[in-house]
Amino acid sequence: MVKSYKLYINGEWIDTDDKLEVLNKYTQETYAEVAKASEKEVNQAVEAAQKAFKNNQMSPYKRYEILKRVSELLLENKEELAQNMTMEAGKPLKQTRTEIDRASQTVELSAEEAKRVHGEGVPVEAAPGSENRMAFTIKVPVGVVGAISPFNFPINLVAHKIAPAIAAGNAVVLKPTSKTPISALKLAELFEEAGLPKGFLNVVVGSGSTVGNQMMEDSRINMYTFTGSAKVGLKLKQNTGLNKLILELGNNSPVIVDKEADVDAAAANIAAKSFAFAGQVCISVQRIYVHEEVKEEFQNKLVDAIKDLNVGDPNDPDTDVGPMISEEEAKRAVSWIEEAKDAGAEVFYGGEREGALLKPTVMTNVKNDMKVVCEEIFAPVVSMIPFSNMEECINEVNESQYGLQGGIFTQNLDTAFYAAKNVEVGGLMINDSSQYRVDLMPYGGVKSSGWGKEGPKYSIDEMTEERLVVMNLAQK
Ligand SMILES: NC(=O)c1ccc[n+]([C@@H]2O[C@H](COP(=O)([O-])OP(=O)(O)OC[C@H]3O[C@@H](n4cnc5c(N)ncnc54)[C@H](O)[C@@H]3O)[C@@H](O)[C@H]2O)c1
Ligand SMILES: O=C[C@H](O)CS(=O)(=O)O
Repeated sequence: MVKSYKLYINGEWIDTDDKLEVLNKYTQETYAEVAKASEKEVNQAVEAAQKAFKNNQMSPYKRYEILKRVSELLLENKEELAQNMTMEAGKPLKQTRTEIDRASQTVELSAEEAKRVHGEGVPVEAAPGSENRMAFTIKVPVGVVGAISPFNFPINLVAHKIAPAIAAGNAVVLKPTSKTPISALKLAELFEEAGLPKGFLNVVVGSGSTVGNQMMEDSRINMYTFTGSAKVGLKLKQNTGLNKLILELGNNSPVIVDKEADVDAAAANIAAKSFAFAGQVCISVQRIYVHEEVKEEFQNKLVDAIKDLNVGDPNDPDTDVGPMISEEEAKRAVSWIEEAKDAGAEVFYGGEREGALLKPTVMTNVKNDMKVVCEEIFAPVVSMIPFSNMEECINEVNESQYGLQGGIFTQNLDTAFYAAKNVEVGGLMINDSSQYRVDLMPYGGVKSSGWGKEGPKYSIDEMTEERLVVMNLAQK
């Protein structure tokens, strides 16, 4: 039976005539429909957020209590939420269960941080002529936060926007992606159940070109937080004027396997971290730089490890690699592979596609200007690039327009530190691949991977303004 979902505006569930069909990404059958927001509903959502923020400021402890309860509710509803996400995203059940655990952590961390939003003392009295003054800063919420989220982590990346915004005292208008909107609506249900006052969270579903554009143009939104592709991120940057903006964008993550690496560990790790959710993770390994001296050993061990991955039905709890978000996207990835092959690259392993399911694929003989290397493939495809000199290798790594996270496998401390200083990324993992994230850490990229950090503590910094208070005291 096709389930129906409504928009969440000002604490009410709102239906509209226009519906969005949500497909089960594995069977390609419609399994749900969602009310689509028109200009009217987006307007109501922003108005509700603005009113909630102005008229009903919640104490930090109240925010803590609500968020703590949401983190518990996520775990209480884990199985249902995970199964829904597996249907709407095609993400393997093993990974959607983990995502719910992580979302619960994200919200719990935000709850804790709600009690620690504070400024600092500023020693203005140390300036000549200011001896009679004292100063400190306070952190004030920005107001209305406009949040726009992608398809690949339908709950946790939404939690990374809503929970810190609420923790900081803001109100939110969220536009989840049309590909996976139900997880976001289910999360809104949990906020309602936990007692969030009306208007503090509003969820409007619709396309980027309608709802997204309208949000970008609404001057009542004080700050935007966007996660998605660099292409759309750039649009936001160009259209949101002088408003605050956090951009969490794409990557073509590099991992270096040095001649002094533990090759077994590197191969096992990289096999696991390149193909999770069919490579549709913004920090999935895409470019593997392997030292010539260990290249053959690594390549063979990598392929052995890939053969152990279970590919297929995402509902099977043993599946590691399921379908991509759509057949169209899988075809697009294959066209990039074919284009690289035409220019001399080889498929060392994989390459076969069946519908939206693309087998884990390893490319060799690639060149830096091939799309499989220089653009974000966002598919279960990695490219192997040999090197013999670490400095040259890192220069090549840095040729990328992106810089979210990277990794290096080496037992040599000097090499590890050299990489830490020189690889142009927001986060470098040593003896791990690029795909490492726990939700408390600062997370965000450089270059075309965006700006601003997520992770509750860091998002709260971004979602508050620092206000200076100076007291002019009587001379004694
Ligand atoms: N850095 C990170 O933290 C991070 C995390 C997850 C995903 N990503 C990136 O996201 C991308 C994949 O996700 P996607 O395909 O959902 O991204 P996308 O950019 O296509 O869509 C993201 C969101 O933007 C909306 N949107 C589209 N056009 C818009 C417009 N004109 N105005 C306003 N909003 C608009 C979409 O509806 C969706 O909600 C990849 O590039 C991936 O690397 C980055
Ligand atoms: O897709 C990018 C996400 O940020 C992945 S994760 O949250 O880092 O696992």
